[in-house]
Amino acid sequence: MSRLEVRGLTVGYEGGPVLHSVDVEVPHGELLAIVGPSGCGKTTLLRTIAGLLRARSGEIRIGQRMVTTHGIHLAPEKRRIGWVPQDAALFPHLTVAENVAFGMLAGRGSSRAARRAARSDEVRRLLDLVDLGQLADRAPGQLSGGQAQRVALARALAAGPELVLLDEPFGALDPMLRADLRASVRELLRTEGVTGILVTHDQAEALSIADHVAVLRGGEVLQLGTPEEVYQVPATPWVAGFVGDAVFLPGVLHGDEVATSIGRLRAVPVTDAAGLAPSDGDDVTVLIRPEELRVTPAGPGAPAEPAPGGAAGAAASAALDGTVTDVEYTGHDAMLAVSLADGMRLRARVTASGLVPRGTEVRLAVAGAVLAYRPETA
Ligand SMILES: Nc1ncnc2c1ncn2[C@@H]1O[C@H](COP(=O)(O)OP(=O)(O)OP(=O)(O)O)[C@@H](O)[C@H]1O
Repeated sequence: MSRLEVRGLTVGYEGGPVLHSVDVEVPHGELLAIVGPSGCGKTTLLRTIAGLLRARSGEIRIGQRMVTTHGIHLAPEKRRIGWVPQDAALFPHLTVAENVAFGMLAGRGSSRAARRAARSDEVRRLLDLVDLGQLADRAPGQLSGGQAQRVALARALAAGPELVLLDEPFGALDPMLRADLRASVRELLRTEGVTGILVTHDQAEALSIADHVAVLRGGEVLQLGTPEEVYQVPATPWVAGFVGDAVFLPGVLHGDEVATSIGRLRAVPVTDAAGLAPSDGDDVTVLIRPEELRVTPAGPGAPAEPAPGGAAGAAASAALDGTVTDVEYTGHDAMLAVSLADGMRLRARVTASGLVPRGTEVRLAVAGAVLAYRPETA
């Protein structure tokens, strides 16, 4: 079983630590996506797990083997890790099959050994797995970007790794190819029973293919959870805004409601990393996802009461009357910018059937409970 466990990992370059006591776990056969702003330490974490960088402190365990701990630093080639870089990085003088065979030799081979191994059943099996059986004898220069990435994946799997690290492997591909390849990567890792870590700049990609998502900022893990947990109950307002569109409002908590400028909303207080939750009478930051704002045309036909569980009372409804000032249409849905009477602008997501033109008078309602954070929770 190749579960990955990273405990208290601190890593730095000459300028000081870049990762601060990072804890990460990936159960056997699962895929963890790591997201975070540029420079937060995603690649540093991958490189340290791969053994390319030495940790200042902390532990890394892959399956039963401790590969990094105080006084122990297992060499990269002994870690049984496959690496898929952003640019495939295939050997140009070897064919597709020979590149995969080179991976099978786990860094111990020569070009000649790779040429021999290229005819093996295992190389054929791997190429069929990535749908490239027909291109075994092609040179890397004759492949598309997506095909080259598939070869890189087959090469990474060829050595029978316990763990595959994917560093922005779809970054250079167009959106169609990207969606296609990420689905096959997910399926392949599952078929082969390999544990994986994917670094991506695409939050939607992370949420859609990973079993768990780790959100990194400034070298610290702010949240590690399932995609649903990270999106629906973000650990902090910053995480909420990083993984998706978010509307934030100031408010004051009163029992299970929060008083805001758009009325009283049903609220769930969020406990922060220090174990502190807002309590009665506290100022809070309220999070509403744009799809939780229901939009109906205003006027005589408009519903008198907002959606069940949302803003309560007629005063609240009036406060949620506004005008659509902008429409971002994306095909399957659209984001409406709605300016309220008090000048506040809220963003509401509607399905294509709920699309209204700019200038429409609308009434908003909040569906369900909102999350309430202590304002200090960044
Ligand atoms: N070889 C190095 N020497 C010194 N500092 C480095 C080195 N490599 C990276 N850094 C610094 O460490 C920090 C983390 O870099 P890292 O590449 O891990 O971030 P990242 O999250 O992968 O960024 P990106 O999303 O832009 O690829 C950055 O501040 C970077 O400048």
